[in-house]
Amino acid sequence: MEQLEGDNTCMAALSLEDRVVVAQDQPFEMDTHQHQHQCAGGGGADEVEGTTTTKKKKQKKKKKAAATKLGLLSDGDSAAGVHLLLPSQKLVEKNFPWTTVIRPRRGRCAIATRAIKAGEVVIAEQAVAFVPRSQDHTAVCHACCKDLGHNSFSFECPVCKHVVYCQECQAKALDNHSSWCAVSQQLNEIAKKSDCDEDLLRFVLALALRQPSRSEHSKKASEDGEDKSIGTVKEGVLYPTFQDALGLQTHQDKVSAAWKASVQKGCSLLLSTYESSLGNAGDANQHKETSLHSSVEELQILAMLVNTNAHGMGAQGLHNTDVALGIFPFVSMLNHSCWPNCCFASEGSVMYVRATQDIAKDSELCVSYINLYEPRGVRKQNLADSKHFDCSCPRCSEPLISSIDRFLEGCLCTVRGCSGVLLKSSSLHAKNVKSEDNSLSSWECDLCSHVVDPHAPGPLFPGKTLTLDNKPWELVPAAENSFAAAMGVYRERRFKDARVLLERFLADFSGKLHPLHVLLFDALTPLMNCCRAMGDAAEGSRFCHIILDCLEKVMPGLSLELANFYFCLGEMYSERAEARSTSQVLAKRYRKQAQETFQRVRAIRETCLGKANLPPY
Ligand SMILES: C[S@@+](CC[C@H](N)C(=O)[O-])C[C@H]1O[C@@H](n2cnc3c(N)ncnc32)[C@H](O)[C@@H]1O
Repeated sequence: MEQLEGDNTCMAALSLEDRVVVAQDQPFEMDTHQHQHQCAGGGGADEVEGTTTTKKKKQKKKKKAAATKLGLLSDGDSAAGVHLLLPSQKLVEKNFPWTTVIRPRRGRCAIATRAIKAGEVVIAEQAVAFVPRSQDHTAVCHACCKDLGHNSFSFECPVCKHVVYCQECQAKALDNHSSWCAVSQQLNEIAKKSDCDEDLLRFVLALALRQPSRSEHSKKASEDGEDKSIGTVKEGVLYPTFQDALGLQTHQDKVSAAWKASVQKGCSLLLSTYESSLGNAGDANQHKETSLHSSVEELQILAMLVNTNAHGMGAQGLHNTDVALGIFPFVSMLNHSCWPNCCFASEGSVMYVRATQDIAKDSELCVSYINLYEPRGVRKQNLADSKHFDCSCPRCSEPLISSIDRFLEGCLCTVRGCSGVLLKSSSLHAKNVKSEDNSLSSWECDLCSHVVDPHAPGPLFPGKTLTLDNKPWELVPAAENSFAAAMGVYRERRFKDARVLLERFLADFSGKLHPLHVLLFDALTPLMNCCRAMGDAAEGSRFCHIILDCLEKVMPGLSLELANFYFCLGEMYSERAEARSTSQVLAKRYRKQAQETFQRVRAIRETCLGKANLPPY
């Protein structure tokens, strides 16, 4: 596999203006290296371009050929230089155990520079900017993102009635807020007029306010010789810069024209409202200090950057609540894998990424962007729709016929003595699995290769009467309908009735779908919850064991989801120990099992969240 490893050039001084010009003028054919800048201490872009010799040209040509080979120039993003390293890259390498290399199809990848132990922090990064989601705008402080629990003090701006601050942040934050309070009041209206997401516009404003002024930007080094585009590390946390954020992918060639048009209108209204609110303030000096320093096009770039890279934030207890969205340039260097080896956990406005398993030197660090207990086609579709890429992780790259993924969508083969699974031939042989294939495709067994073709003349299974069992194209929709009906009742919180329907669903389809099939798996959690609601901890723990078994087979590795199911199991062992009908001997056994299970929960949470963040038990 070809790599551009160890390329230590970085995008030290790429400005938002640069990105707009580059993206508009030469969207696909530009040499990515034309916009490479040297790291701190090296020359700037002018120096590199101005002294180009034949040798340099040759080198450039070679690099371009390599980049083309890697597929980098086919993406409009690469034209804006985003396949290069971010300004604070060297700082990250100094303080965290990974570096960035470029790999085919996946762009920049985070690669371990030494062996990493499970539970180690691989990056702790302060958000360049974040916004609480509108529907949860009172949940966290808008300045530090700390949880505003029921009992803690919170101050809501009486004018815009949107921003809320904690006691510590209130004074300083309100001072800054005064420059954009007027526009904050009108954001909802702007969003409606432009048919644009209000939170996206709020985020664009928050990011634009972080942009250094043009004069600050052109002043590459401060008086003491420090490069302002490079961040800092304090107490183990990286504070990245606005320029770091500018190096993120935008996928601007992949978003729809309609989305672009509404974002353009939204950004244009945002800018004019902001500028006129400053004008109304009537203070020229204030205007100078608080101007957005951005054109509509530049704001659009920020919107695309947010759209591709914003991370959910906000943790209450042990749950990632996603009450806010943040931009973390170096966390964003970690690619997605359907078998991740790292996980996120935010604390206030800092995002921590920890290794969930021991990681060998030179391995890629990956996180998951989506729900992983889904068939391959669904996962790929989710990533294509929400993140605009075709997943090339090891789990998605393994041929379906030998992958555990086949069980998540497979029906049991009905040929006598065969223990294989029937899969749509289109999925089994397709290079690129699509989640929606409504055509009446034939189905094929992974073991005995028996083909069941709905269009074939004659009996499908010679000597057998046709039932749902041997007509998988009818079996799966029947299972989906039955599951949906049960879930309708469950959502009404009619747990007794829902339990009957869910148990019937399992009885009807367990022997027909593979035990790891996603429909069967999806029925188990509501069924466990019904049992618990009815005080039946024995059956509840039976279903919980099956859930844990499925999770551990399909997604080896630790996760908070796994810990949460172990926690439910521990609770159910405790409930059984305390039940009046339980004998002394059994109670003792259940107590021991509960203790062991909670120890397991603690170990997983310690790995994913860090020792300091464990809840009291
Ligand atoms: C948050 S960025 C990760 C860093 C990115 N590779 C870069 O060069 O900026 C997410 C983007 O990385 C690429 N990517 C991440 N995971 C991938 C995967 N499993 N397969 C293919 N591309 C992936 C996609 O282009 C995606 O939009």
